[in-house]
Amino acid sequence: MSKQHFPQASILGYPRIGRRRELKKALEAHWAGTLTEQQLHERAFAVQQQNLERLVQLGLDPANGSLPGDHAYYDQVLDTLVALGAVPSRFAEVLSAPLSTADAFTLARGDAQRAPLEMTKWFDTNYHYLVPELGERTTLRANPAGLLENFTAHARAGHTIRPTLVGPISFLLLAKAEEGAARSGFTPLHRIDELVEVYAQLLAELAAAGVGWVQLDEPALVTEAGARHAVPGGLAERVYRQLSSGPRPALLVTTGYGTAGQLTRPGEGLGVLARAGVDAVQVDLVRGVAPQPEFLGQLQGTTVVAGIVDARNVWRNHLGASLIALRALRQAVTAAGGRLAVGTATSLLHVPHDVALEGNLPEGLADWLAFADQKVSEVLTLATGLEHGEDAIARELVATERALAARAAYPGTTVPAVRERLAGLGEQDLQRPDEQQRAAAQRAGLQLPLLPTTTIGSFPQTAEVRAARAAHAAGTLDDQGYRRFVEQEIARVIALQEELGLDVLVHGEAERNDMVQYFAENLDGFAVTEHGWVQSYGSRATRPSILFGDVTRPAAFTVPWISHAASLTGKPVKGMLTGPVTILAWSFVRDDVPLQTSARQVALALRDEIQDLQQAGIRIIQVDEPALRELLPLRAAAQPEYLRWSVDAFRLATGGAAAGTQIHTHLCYSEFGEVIGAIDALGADVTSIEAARSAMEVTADLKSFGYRRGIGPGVYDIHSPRVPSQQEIAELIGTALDSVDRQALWVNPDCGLKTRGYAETTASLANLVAAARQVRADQLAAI
Ligand SMILES: Nc1nc2c(c(=O)[nH]1)N[C@@H](CNc1ccc(C(=O)N[C@@H](CCC(=O)N[C@@H](CCC(=O)N[C@@H](CCC(=O)O)C(=O)O)C(=O)O)C(=O)O)cc1)CN2
Ligand code: MET
Ligand SMILES: [Zn+2]
Repeated sequence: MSKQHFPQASILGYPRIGRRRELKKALEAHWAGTLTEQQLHERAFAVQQQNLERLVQLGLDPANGSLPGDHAYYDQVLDTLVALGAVPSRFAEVLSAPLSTADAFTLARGDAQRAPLEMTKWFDTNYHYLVPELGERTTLRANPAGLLENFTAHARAGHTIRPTLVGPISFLLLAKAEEGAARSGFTPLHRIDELVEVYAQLLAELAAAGVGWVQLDEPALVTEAGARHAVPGGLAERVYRQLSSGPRPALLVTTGYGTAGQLTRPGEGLGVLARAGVDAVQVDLVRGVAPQPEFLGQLQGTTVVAGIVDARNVWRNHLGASLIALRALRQAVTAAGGRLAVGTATSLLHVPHDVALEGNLPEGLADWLAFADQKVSEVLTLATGLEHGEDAIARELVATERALAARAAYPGTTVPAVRERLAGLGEQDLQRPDEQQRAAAQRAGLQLPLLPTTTIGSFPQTAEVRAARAAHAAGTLDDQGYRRFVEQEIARVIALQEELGLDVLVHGEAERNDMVQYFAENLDGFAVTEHGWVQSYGSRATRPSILFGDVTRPAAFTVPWISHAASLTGKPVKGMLTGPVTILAWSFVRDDVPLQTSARQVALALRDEIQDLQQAGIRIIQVDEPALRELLPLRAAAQPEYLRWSVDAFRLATGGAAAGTQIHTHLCYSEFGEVIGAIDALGADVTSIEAARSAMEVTADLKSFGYRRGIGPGVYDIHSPRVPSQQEIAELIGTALDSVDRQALWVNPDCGLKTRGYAETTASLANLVAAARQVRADQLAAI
């Protein structure tokens, strides 16, 4: 069959949340019971339609499959699970295929008896997907209804979308074996043949309904042989040969998030997918490299979509350089018998909608930036330039050069004093007093009981807290009024913790909109946005800050709040900082200096804040690094270098702390087994770590590593409103004690409580304290 021509310009996906977070608001209203399912569908459709209209207005072709069709309400992996009817066994009692919208929300959010599907990072991004669970007998049944309805409804409105699914190989590699199944040697990939049949059936039904193009995302094809998500050799060709052979729409297979390792072997190359019959293959030229001619193989009429516009960062594309790269690639692709088209490196899901919505960016900055809408224009401009030559885009080329020159010349870009301070640093700045001295000083100074209880930092961010901050931002609540409000909130949280009987208290973080944005607002070199929301998971989003210059700290900023909290209690209150790696991981970072340079600059600002906290009498300081694992490069060869500088940044931030100051850190949202060496190297006196959902597996890993310092494996999952019983928590503490010395064990939840309500928070913490006391008494009796 002769191959379909993919459009000259397209994007792989577009933000789903809406320019004003309309989808978030609709989802949360629906879950709260104030919006019916029908109303939710109407609002979601309106958001999609607004987005599609915008894309057409920007210049994308409304026909021919150039409009993206990733319309997930919650998560695209969840939507793929629904289309495949892959109902996890532990939900089979209450749910069966075909899964409805309500069923999908049950999987995403859990119910009274069942924890939700696990949530984990999507490659090396701050987006979280829901992890499918498969066993030998998990049902697999094609359920094209949702895809078809959505396609037809948009077609009626004049938009031919390209329905999008996670591809079969990535789906299985991102899934996990259901409980018990892994022990018998089962891995999800065992189900590949059955799964491909289900995809084939989905494709046949979509083709029958008139769908012209389908996009299958296969980011797992970027992983190298031997990596955790490695693709067995030959699999891609076998799977795609089978999918191409039946009745089907034209197929676009995408491979964003790295270099398509499987596809760049000599003799195989992109030719593997071309040979299999796929019509278009997208490659990521931002994280990956352009395939060399000898790796292309025989393209046999396949379109190669060059993912040249970065969809993970917000800097304006260097159009001139891109055009040169595209021309070279076109030559190679044409020589190999293919065609070249222009696209984004990944979905634009990872960037905000539109720079034009921002009114308060620092002078000049807007001109250096490109959010989703600007990136769509860049793709179109490059496609025009490629087809009609430089003259056709002369104006855009000049404007780009001018913006880049202005950025380089901007005074905040390079601050000499910062560069000098960095140059003067040595190994001694990373070194804390020896561990025995620290332990002795802290034991004497803090007087903590066995199995000390604490929380991770944030308490529920109630509607009142957010409304007060919104009023402050709008100018209807003045500085003093806002400060008084936050101080009252802190007083309430301190009183609550005293009442609950926690041992180490927190101030609750009421003054923080977000644990990264708040730091960016208080440090020079970062800009923050008003509307730059990016989906993180489900209905939750963040406004990643934009690091554009060298980092300095104009003044101490956490000290007044922590001091206020400390003044209200005799118990220790933790100072609470976000670590350098996490601040960078959850921001858009510079592309003009190495990340590790920025990390050291942020570390120095935090180091100064730690000095000021100590001076104010704070004895415990927590430096959160939940994103430490997230930035770990996908490529194994690049990992040691990353771990070295990220650990050093933490040590630089904390290296000035006195022996008697107890440094805590907190890690979550990832499996940490593979980076325990790095966690140890951070040298924190106490580490709290997410563990409840994985049944304390991490404590066994820590034991085999020989980890000795303080450790607080989370004893309950804060992502669901479920209240854990005292019994259940006591058992988890018992499990932890099998691997951890009782002198080293802390008792705390998995993560901060900001997304929870007060009712379940209070009940859960009461059980946590009671469980810790119960086990503490047993342990003391046994001595
Ligand atoms: N940056 C970052 N990344 C992270 C995490 C994190 O905490 N921060 N945690 C992990 C999981 N990801 C998460 C991401 C977001 C949220 C979250 O709760 N986000 C909130 C927004 C938090 C925020 O920025 N709040 C602002 C703005 C609040 C707001 O919506 N205001 C209203 C008006 C206020 C009102 O009257 O309600 C508006 O602007 O429309 C504030 O409190 O000031 C949400 O989506 O709802 C939680 C976890 C991993 N990555
Ligand atoms: C995502 S890690 C969160 C840590 C932060 N201190 C909090 O409690 O919210
Ligand atoms: Zn956390």
